[in-house]
Amino acid sequence: MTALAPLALTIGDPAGVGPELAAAAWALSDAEALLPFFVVGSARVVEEAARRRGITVPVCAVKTTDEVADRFADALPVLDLDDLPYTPGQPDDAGALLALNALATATGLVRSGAASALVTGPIAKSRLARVGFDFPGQTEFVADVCGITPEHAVMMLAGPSLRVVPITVHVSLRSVPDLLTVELIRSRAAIAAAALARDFGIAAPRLAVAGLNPHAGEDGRMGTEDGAIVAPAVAALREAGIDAFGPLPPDTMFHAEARERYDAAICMYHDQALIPMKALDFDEGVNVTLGLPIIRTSPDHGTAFAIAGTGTARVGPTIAAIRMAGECAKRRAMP
Ligand SMILES: NC(=O)C1=CN([C@@H]2O[C@H](COP(=O)(O)OP(=O)(O)OC[C@H]3O[C@@H](n4cnc5c(N)ncnc54)[C@H](O)[C@@H]3O)[C@@H](O)[C@H]2O)C=CC1
Ligand SMILES: NCC(=O)COP(=O)(O)O
Repeated sequence: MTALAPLALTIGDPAGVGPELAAAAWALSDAEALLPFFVVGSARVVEEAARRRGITVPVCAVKTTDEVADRFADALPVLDLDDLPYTPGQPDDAGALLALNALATATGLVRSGAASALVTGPIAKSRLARVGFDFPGQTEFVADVCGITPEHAVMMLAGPSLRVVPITVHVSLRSVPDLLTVELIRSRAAIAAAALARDFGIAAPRLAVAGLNPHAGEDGRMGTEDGAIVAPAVAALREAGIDAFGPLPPDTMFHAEARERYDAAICMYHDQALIPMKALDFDEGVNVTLGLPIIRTSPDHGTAFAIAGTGTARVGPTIAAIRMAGECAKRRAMP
């Protein structure tokens, strides 16, 4: 197998925890056996963030990704897009523009093959919106750049204990029942099944499909969506040869014994999926976008502005996101 191109890690919002966690991940890259990666963002911000965190991380500016493999052992390579000052916890428009530029640049590098996978640092959606970002999140932005419709870019949160796929994502809870359709559930679950096989090596993934309502509707007494929408979607998945089952009562499908029975839980809305996952695996959780021509992962947490620059942000999710991106890239590179 030829050597993989390095992984591209975006800085995220430079006032958040992204820069220090990129530096901390590099400091642990030997111990964690991470594939070589480079940061897309600002060398000055990463350098100052490392210093503030109290870790020794030499930073080297690179112009092309060809330089990364040779430099990575001795320094953290950074594709330097802007020379901003480091202002942890104080986001501003210049930082949001850098986050956006880094995301666009890194996505382009992965699409061109100059990097083998995209690992995005955390951004604040509201801050990016102020500088013209017109997407619900990074998921939809990357999908758009790749020419994939938002319906076909599927969010999965994955940790050591649980994988979850929210069918509806960054929408109001009030709008969820109206957005759920048999086709949306079927197609997103089918994309998840295909990606679990292709990128995660699970040949016949088992999908546990959550109901929307308490007790999965209790035969229509607590809502009709489970019988009218979720059950037919599960039937359609089974007809297509996918090992899906449900709708399951959501409150009893996440305990330890229940989790043994499936490889991913298909959930009807954001918090039904992300609350159990973050309760179990917050410190190792990865957000991965399924259904894209490229690999994209991210730590499961946000910008955490309140703790940026304090040295208390835990690096586990960033390491897990880099590791997962590398493993998926290796799997895709296999003949
Ligand atoms: N992947 C991404 O880009 C994501 C971005 N966000 C964005 O982040 C911003 C803040 O969102 P919040 O809901 O406050 O979520 P958050 O994840 O930034 O913070 C939630 C809580 O977890 C703590 N925390 C987060 N990461 C941590 C770490 N590595 N180590 C230790 N503690 C950590 C924070 O201090 C806070 O108490 C929002 O603007 C949101 O849009 C949120 C989730 C994912
Ligand atoms: N709650 C997950 C999240 O906010 C991540 O969104 P994205 O920026 O990865 O689309």
